[in-house]
Amino acid sequence: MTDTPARPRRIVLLGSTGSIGTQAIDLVRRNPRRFEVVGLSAGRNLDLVAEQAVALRVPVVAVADGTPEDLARAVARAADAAGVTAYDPELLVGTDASTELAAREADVVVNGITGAIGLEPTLAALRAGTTLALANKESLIIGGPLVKALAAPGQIVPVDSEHSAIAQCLRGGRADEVRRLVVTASGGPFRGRSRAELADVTPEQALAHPNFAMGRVITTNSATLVNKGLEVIEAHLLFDVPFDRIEVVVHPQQMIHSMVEFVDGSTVAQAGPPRMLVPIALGMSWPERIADADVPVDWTRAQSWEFEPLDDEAFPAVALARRVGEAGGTWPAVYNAANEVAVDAFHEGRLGFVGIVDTVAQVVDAYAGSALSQVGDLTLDDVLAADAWARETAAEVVESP
Ligand SMILES: NC(=O)C1=CN([C@@H]2O[C@H](COP(=O)(O)OP(=O)(O)OC[C@H]3O[C@@H](n4cnc5c(N)ncnc54)[C@H](OP(=O)(O)O)[C@@H]3O)[C@@H](O)[C@H]2O)C=CC1
Ligand SMILES: CC(=O)[C@@H](O)[C@H](O)COP(=O)(O)O
Ligand SMILES: [Mn+2]
Repeated sequence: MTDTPARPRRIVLLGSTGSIGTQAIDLVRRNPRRFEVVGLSAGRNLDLVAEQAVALRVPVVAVADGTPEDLARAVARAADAAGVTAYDPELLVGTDASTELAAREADVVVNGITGAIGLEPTLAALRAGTTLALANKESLIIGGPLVKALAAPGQIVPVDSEHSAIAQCLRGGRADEVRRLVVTASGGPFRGRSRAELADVTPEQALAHPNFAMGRVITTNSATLVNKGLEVIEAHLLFDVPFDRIEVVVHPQQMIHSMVEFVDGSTVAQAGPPRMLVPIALGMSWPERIADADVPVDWTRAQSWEFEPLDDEAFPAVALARRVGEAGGTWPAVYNAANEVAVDAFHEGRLGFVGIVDTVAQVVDAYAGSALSQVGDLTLDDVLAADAWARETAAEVVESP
């Protein structure tokens, strides 16, 4: 940790009303001399974003849904409730509002939006030369080389817990000393079940993550292991390690957030309770650590940490992700978009649990026959076209008897 800096870092927080966003706000409130929020964005939760904006006197507030009048009324109500006068922020409304905000002057953009819609804000932040604290893994995964080409060395700081752990393990080391990355996985709420035993699981059961309180999509992805598939691709892109040197190990307690094995046989692991405060704090303050961002492991308490191999038969999502990751180009965008459609269908009762990854696999298989699958240098239009194709195809697969 270093001394408090001369001026707080100016933070733009995208997705401020979600699990990542609200924890980032908590860290900002606890560290007012380190962080100043200069922009907030949300999807449709106007009341919460307005309350956050009033509390922190944020100068720019953006939402994707609603009208400018709706947002202005929400801000006025929140200011009234807090007894705040003379607060008149700039309001941005519409599907491009987060992208516009991400391009504004700031020190760090935290991207805590869920899903492929996070791609354009990620690109905007990188183009603006702002440090990107990246929770929205989807944007890196689907944008792949496009995102990497825009990012200066060190401009992307991973917030995803496993990748934050790996970045911490790698700090100060040499790339040629790394033998393998070992990404830990909780195994989700259905760890230990066979494929047959997954047939009738409900959305409510799928949302009961053993350790983390997260948004609906990532929690479902943890249950199917799609999250781990996405994270293997994310690790490959962030750390330039080939897929055959990225392992997944199931570690139900999630006290070890990931590890790096070095050429001499030494393994460095990063440990902490299964919470996101440290990765989010590091995302906003990298390379500095924030004192007391979270509590450490309690070594006075007897505890057991288990590790077991991944069951690829019951949970084929990771192997499928490796396939699309190796193929590169627009293939990861297809995997992600098909999954987003299938997750919605599962929660709407139109698809069974194993149908989620089965749908993704069918869409990926069908993509080989699409002209879109062959691209040269990846462009944003390529990614958007592949994403749209996969959504349409996944919807057809879900509706087919
Ligand atoms: N939660 C966690 O612990 C972890 C999350 N991540 C990643 O972080 C990202 C966020 O996850 P999480 O916080 O759990 O998700 P949530 O569902 O809790 O939050 C998503 C946020 O995105 C906002 N949002 C939705 N649509 C838009 C839009 N069009 N423009 C701007 N904002 C929008 C939502 O706003 P609103 O609610 O107002 O609609 C909400 O603030 C995901 O990519 C996830 O994979 C990674 C590791 C851990
Ligand atoms: C906290 C975090 O980073 C999530 O991505 C979490 O790791 C989910 O865990 P599993 O996907 O391993 O269940
Ligand atoms: Mn993770």
